[in-house]
Amino acid sequence: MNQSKEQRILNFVLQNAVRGDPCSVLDAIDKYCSQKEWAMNVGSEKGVILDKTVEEVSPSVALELGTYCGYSGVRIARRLKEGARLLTVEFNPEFAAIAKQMFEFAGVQDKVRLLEGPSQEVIPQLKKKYEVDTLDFVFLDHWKDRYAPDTILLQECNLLRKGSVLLADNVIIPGAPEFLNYIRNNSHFQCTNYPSHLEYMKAGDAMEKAVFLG
Ligand SMILES: C[C@H](C[C@H]1O[C@@H](n2cnc3c(N)ncnc32)[C@H](O)[C@@H]1O)NC(=O)c1cc(-c2ccc(F)cc2)cc(O)c1O
Ligand SMILES: [Mg+2]
Repeated sequence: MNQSKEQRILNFVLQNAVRGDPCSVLDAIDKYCSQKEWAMNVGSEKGVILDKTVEEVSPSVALELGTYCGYSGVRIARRLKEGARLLTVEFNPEFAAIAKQMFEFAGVQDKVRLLEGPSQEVIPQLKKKYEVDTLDFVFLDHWKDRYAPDTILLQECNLLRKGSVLLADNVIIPGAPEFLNYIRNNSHFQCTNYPSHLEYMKAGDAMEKAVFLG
């Protein structure tokens, strides 16, 4: 059976990056996906916006929705302070298996916990099953029409506290109009838009930051 694109990305990392060096893993993925096969990693340009937001928030508990191959999970984990942790949710078992190997190779597996399943089922389990009190940072990068319902679900599950920061990828391409409409017209959130470009392409994209005001 011929390999998947995601398996080819992982193989390129295993052969070209340095075990235990997260930056070399990110560089290898960006090199492969810009030169060989496009893939839906957040990429290096939007990745800098992600880095800056993680550094600004300095989260103790971070959640990522939509792990894919683990690129943004490695990107976030490499910036986490001692003792901080990232919970990342992926419902495609094949992608989850790739991401798990990516985290191990990058050496961030002790900071990252990959939860396999759909976000709408995992989010209600975070408090009891995964011992989460509240989330300091949430990166939304899963199905774009899940951004709004899952933001509502996070609130219903009391997982946000005053100052919790949401950062959403792809609010232009593929776009998340329902989410933007919801979050920008909600007085409980302070929003900021960060124009950028679609990963590995010239087309315009943007990220949206939303701070929960309690
Ligand atoms: C949705 C994907 C990312 C991953 O999310 C997992 N997922 C989904 N729904 C759930 C859930 N409910 N719970 C848990 N995991 C979940 C999935 O299996 C993928 O691995 N991301 C995208 O589709 C995506 C697409 C593009 C893109 C842009 C231009 C084009 F011409 C074509 C595609 C760019 C991006 O930057 C993306 O991020
Ligand atoms: Mg994305």
